[in-house]
Amino acid sequence: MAHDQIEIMRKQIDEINLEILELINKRAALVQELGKEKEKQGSNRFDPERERQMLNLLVENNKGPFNDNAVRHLFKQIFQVSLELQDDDKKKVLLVSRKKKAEDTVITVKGVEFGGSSPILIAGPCSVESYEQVRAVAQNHVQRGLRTLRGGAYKPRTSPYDFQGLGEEGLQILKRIGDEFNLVTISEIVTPGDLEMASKYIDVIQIGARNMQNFELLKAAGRVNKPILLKRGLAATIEEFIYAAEYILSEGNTQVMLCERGIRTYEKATRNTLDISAVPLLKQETHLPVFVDVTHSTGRRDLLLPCAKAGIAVGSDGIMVEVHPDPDVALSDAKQQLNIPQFNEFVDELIASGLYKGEAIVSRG
Ligand SMILES: O=C(O)C(=O)C[C@]1(C(=O)O)C=C[C@@H](O)C=C1
Repeated sequence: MAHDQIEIMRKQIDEINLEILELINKRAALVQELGKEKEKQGSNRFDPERERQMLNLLVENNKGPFNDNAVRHLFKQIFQVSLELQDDDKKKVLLVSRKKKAEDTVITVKGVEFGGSSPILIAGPCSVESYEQVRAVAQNHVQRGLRTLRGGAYKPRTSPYDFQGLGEEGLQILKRIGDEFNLVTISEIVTPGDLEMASKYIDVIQIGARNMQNFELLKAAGRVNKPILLKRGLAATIEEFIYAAEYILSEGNTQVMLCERGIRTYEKATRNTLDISAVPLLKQETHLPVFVDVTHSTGRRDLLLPCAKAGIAVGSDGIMVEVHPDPDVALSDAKQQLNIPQFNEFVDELIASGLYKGEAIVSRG
């Protein structure tokens, strides 16, 4: 008997739910219309005064059993979702989003495909120190069939007394070597005013972790005709990382690739914590190529290979790793760069794992 009673009341509740649903959708349709009118008139979507009036009227007429606070809370929720309804689609679907573009973005530079069918290695010294130093790495690249050379010319260092990079001279060295060996060159730029100058020398501009939310730099990078490799900030959430990339695309530059480089956590065993889940997440959420920097995330030579394998296994488009002809005397990151024989072993092991196929077959453009 009691059970029947519950069933009867539940039926009534179902009916009331449907009535409420119809009513809130009727309200939502009206709010949408009102939103369009407001847009025409250029007035603000959010109107706290109007919301206050509505809440007052509701509370004045509240006969319970809901108390006034519950009524305020419920209706504030309705106002909130109504506001979201008034947001235009442009704001909801980002340009970087897979919802906007389902197919992968592939960036081709000098015949190298970033985000193409097979993962690639982006390797080179932490800092450009001399022509001879970069040349030694480049020569090895060519012997190993590698096509992409990184090297820092502007070094945002923790201490102002540490080596700050060779600046434009470093970019000139990269240009000379890139031309000599037909390599794609990548280097970090830290100042909006240097972007045009740098575009004359290098093939891909990197925006480093410390500048991931330097919005003026991001906007300026969105106006240059060069691919951009954007690194995740030291303590940036995935959402912040995605919005940083959106800044670049929103200014017109669609050639953007992302790089997970480890984030700050309480863990001290590694330099940063490689957020491996960021890779499949970014691949799902965005259509951009995604790389993993194993050097800066781990800060440990013994972890480079397993983390590179993991990065590729979870779907990254390639690995960034540092290699120096003589790391012991390097002007930056001496502890974590590989020397050339170690680097070759790293490449061999990666190939042996079957995860990385090498790049010798990539066409030269
Ligand atoms: O009355 C308005 O101006 C509306 O946009 C509608 C509405 C609402 O949901 O009732 C939506 C958002 C505003 O903050 C206030 C009220």
